[in-house]
Amino acid sequence: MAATRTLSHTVAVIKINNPPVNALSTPVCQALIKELAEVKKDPSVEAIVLCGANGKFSAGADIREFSSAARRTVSLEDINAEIESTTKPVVAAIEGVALGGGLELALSCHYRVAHIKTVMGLPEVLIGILPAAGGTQRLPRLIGIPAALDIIVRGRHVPATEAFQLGIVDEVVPSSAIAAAVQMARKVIGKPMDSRRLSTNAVQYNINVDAFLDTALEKAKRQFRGAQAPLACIEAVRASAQLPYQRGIEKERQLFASLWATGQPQAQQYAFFSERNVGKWTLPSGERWDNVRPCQIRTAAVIGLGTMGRGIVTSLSKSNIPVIALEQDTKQLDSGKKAVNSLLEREAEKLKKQGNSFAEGNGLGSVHFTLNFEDLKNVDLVIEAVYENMNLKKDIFRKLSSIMKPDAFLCTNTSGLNIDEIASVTNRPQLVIGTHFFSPANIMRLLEVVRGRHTSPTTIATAMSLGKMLGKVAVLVGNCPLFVGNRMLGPYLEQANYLLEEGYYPEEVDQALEEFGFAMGPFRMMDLAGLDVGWRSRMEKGLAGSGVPPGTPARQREGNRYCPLADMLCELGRFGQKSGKGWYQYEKPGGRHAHPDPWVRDFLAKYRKTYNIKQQAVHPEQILQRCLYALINEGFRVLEDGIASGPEDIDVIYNNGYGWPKHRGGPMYYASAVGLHEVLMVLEGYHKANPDVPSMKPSFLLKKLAAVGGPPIKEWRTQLGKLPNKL
Ligand SMILES: CC/C=C\C/C=C/C(=O)SCCNC(=O)CCNC(=O)[C@H](O)C(C)(C)COP(=O)(O)OP(=O)(O)OC[C@H]1O[C@@H](n2cnc3c(N)ncnc32)[C@H](O)[C@@H]1OP(=O)(O)O
Repeated sequence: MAATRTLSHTVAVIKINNPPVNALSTPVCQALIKELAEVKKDPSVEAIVLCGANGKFSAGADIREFSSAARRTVSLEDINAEIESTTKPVVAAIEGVALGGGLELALSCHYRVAHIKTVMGLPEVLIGILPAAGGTQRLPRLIGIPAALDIIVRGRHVPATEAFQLGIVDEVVPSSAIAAAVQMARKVIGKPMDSRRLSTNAVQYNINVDAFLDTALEKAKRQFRGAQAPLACIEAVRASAQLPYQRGIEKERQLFASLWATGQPQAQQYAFFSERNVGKWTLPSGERWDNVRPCQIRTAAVIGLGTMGRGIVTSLSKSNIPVIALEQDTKQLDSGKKAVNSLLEREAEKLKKQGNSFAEGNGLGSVHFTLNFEDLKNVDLVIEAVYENMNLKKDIFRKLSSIMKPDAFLCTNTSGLNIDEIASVTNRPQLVIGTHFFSPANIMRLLEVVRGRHTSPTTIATAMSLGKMLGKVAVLVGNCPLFVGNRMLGPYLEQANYLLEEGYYPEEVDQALEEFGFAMGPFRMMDLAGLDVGWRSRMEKGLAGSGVPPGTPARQREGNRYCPLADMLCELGRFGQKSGKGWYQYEKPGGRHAHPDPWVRDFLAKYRKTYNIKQQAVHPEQILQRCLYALINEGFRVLEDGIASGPEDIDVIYNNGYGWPKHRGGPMYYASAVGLHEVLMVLEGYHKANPDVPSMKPSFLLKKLAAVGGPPIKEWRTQLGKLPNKL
């Protein structure tokens, strides 16, 4: 039953029942219409309570229905209008979540009671649409333009206590919201209801609405880089102030239709479901997310309190897991401790704002700082986060292996070293796994979970479940140099460097990719990460520095094209932000504002002259094609090698760890949207002209899929048949 009805005295309780999140699917909407019609005419009913089964009000419209062939026959706003115009008072009893259409439904009720642990919001913008069931018109009428705009444009979850302060709900209760709503319903029977019908109220404001919204629009254009939904949300809110309610609703519908035509909602909804699907990992042996139990992690330890370690400690503590943080000397321990404490203070502030009380067990896990490995012996799981050096990591894992209790999990935060080699020095390779966090680790959502050859299914289940506990999107990948994300970054950065050789400047390449929607272009990103990191690794591989065989041409390695520009900057001490100079110049070492550097222009001009490189006229479109198709081609190779279990996994990694614009779905989705044939043609053309750039040689899988007409991404798995699987 999509909705059920019971009677409490003269109050009818209508309960939405559509597990797991009570999405407002077509059958639910039909059931609601039927129940409403019946209670309206039932003389024994004086008031109505609307609630959701299993402690959840509703997570909104059924997102799957947006792109399904079966078109919706029932409009959510029509149901809302029906509820609002009812002469019997309707009280929403909000528990768990009231999101999107769920909150819009509640806003059409005359009163709202929420359980204290509820979160509510209008997150439609995050899936590329706008709250088009009256949300953009009712919420500003209830709480004013600035507060409504903030909630609608950011799509943020509003905790019940804040919702009460804002006036979204009338009462917050610590026990059953349904019981409290029934009580409230009985109290309001017979009271005047006009002012409770939000659509009949005018939006109240004492600001210059147009100027306020124009500023918001300009800010959103900069902040959301090409995403259309936030802009549509602002225009819909503008309509709430300028137009009568019904015309506002028409505007909402028009904006929804134009957004749909951009293709962005489809990309963002693909990203939404992909994020959920990556949690459903499967191993070739048949073990899966739903048949292997994770072990409970009650305590954890982190080794190394550099940038990554600090973020990981904070992330664990934020999830209420007690942590032991270890450093090698007092100086590093003290500076790590200071940094962690300041991050934790900020987290505690945030928790306080959300109204979470520490006494209720919602606080931060304790952090104990130590120099002594012995202190780690009883923890359930340790994450090593020292710098990228195989010998150092092996020393640590040897030590851990001898000290820690036999069933403790040993995780490494390496960003690309061989998990098997690290595991080989331990007495428990089955409990060793890669947990690759992204910086800043307390904020970035991605966690690459890297399976080694001997890693057991229980270890995988535990690392994946830890990711979820930390509020991250954990993606299981196979063990290969650099894993998935960083491996794909290689050819992308290589092309960015070649573009500089050929005539572009760092700021031009960055601008093209930032306008595409990336949070940061490749050169700003390299400056932020530190150019010395890659330089050290290239020196270790004999590609830079004294290890390069004598007589090797400067722009060639092992017979292939090589760009030495980044090495040359490092030789001059230009390491990026940390040294105040890199591809850009900064206000001071550690400064954050990148300014184009005339020195770099001069340096590039001399370099091109030295190597007699003719400056080519390249268009921004070509910057995109060269960098993005290189990245995508490597993505296909990752699939070919069985390092990721599907294109969705790659897209989730890029959306959540590398600043890929979600409104473009992810690199593999983008390839399928552009057309695989088009990607293939560009790669083939480039590779023919540049056979010394092997990364641009079209991958076998790309060719195979293009040959069958470039099917939509959801059909790739079937088309590709059985691929190797290194998970
Ligand atoms: C024409 C009218 C136009 C506009 C009006 C209204 C529009 C909308 O309402 S759009 C939907 C707005 N709502 C959301 O965006 C909420 C999306 N959901 C979530 O944020 C989360 O799922 C949650 C906070 C509600 C729960 O989180 P969690 O407990 O972590 O569970 P999961 O995310 O794993 O979700 C469980 C399960 O439910 C599926 N699901 C969640 N929300 C929806 C939904 N709105 N429609 C359809 N399905 C939904 C999710 O995919 C998971 O499914 P599987 O277990 O099969 O993977």
